[in-house]
Amino acid sequence: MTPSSSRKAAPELPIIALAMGDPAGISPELTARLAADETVKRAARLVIIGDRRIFDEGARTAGLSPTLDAIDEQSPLADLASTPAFLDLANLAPEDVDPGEATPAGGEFASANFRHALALAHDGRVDAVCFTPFNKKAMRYANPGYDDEIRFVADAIGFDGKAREFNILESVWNARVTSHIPLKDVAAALSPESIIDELTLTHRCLQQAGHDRPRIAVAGLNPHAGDGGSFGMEEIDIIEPAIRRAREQGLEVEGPFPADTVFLRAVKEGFHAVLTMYHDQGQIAMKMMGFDSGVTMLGGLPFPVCTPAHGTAYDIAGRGIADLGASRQALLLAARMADQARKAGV
Ligand SMILES: NC(=O)C1=CN([C@@H]2O[C@H](COP(=O)(O)OP(=O)(O)OC[C@H]3O[C@@H](n4cnc5c(N)ncnc54)[C@H](O)[C@@H]3O)[C@@H](O)[C@H]2O)C=CC1
Ligand SMILES: NCC(=O)COP(=O)(O)O
Repeated sequence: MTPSSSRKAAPELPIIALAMGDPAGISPELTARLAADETVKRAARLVIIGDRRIFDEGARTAGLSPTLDAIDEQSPLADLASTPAFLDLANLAPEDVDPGEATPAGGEFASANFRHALALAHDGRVDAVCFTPFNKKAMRYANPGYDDEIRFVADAIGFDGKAREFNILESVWNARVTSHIPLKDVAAALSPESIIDELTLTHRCLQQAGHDRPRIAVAGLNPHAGDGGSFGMEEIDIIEPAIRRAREQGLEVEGPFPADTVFLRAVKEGFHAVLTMYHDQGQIAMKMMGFDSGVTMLGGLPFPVCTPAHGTAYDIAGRGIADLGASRQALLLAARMADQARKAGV
């Protein structure tokens, strides 16, 4: 099947594969809302990947009936119109969804859609990938040993470089040295090298997003950034040496600053990103500042991969009240990054 010939092709817009996420929460509703969103249509051409019946359930929940062009594996994606295209994998029946429950079937559905989207990007048929939220428990049922999306992507496309989650607001980015590990393991995972690696990757990703001279603020680990060694030595032994070495390499980096005020300083002083030492050190601040617009971007991969920073929201599944803001921002960021990559000839 080819896209409807009555609709105009939009070759200047990036093509984004949108993988449907966990079916038991708000992902079907968000996917339908994205397909109907005029701002998204002006920024990107969507290839939605999932099950059409689950999508239709999401559209019903949202009270929408977005127009879609049905496509198949052979459809030439370069010819897509601005009307979203739907690639139906027919991989989950609505009666097999348990709303509000993490299940193996839900994890398999989300994994298959994501794997498909990644393959399209890996083959150069789409410019970027987005997904509506996954549930990590369901993903783990379907993929034993699953850590997070970074590991999943690396395995799916055979990527062995350095990649990491970034949490992104219009005002500031958050990068982290450690991510999905137990809090008790954080201090042991910090080293000058691991911090310099993250600073280098953050600098590169900020440049790819259009910030020519990125400035990065670094958080300490301990209360008051250790207060001169009174509450821990990681700042003196590990973080400060890393910052010194990063500066010698030409990066604009400052800190370590106390984690409880580093975001206030970053926004006030125009830093482009804050590097935190662990997940919640940054996520609490970011979600307080902009829960309805926060994006998680998997940076360092060969193509942009973005998703809202919020999760599957099982508690409001099927109620039609899911806020689209963060998912819309995820799409718009992926489109901007794909545009930048095109301009840079990547
Ligand atoms: N993009 C993704 O794939 C993400 C997935 N997750 C996963 O989601 C699952 C659930 O995570 P939680 O920590 O419970 O956080 P959550 O973000 O799903 O829910 C936290 C609270 O925010 C509300 N909420 C979230 N998104 C909303 C929206 N768009 N509109 C209105 N209210 C919204 C929920 O109803 C809930 O009260 C976990 O398995 C987690 O790993 C978490 C973050 C990102
Ligand atoms: N699925 C993406 C995801 O869970 C990212 O969440 P976070 O670990 O950045 O909070």
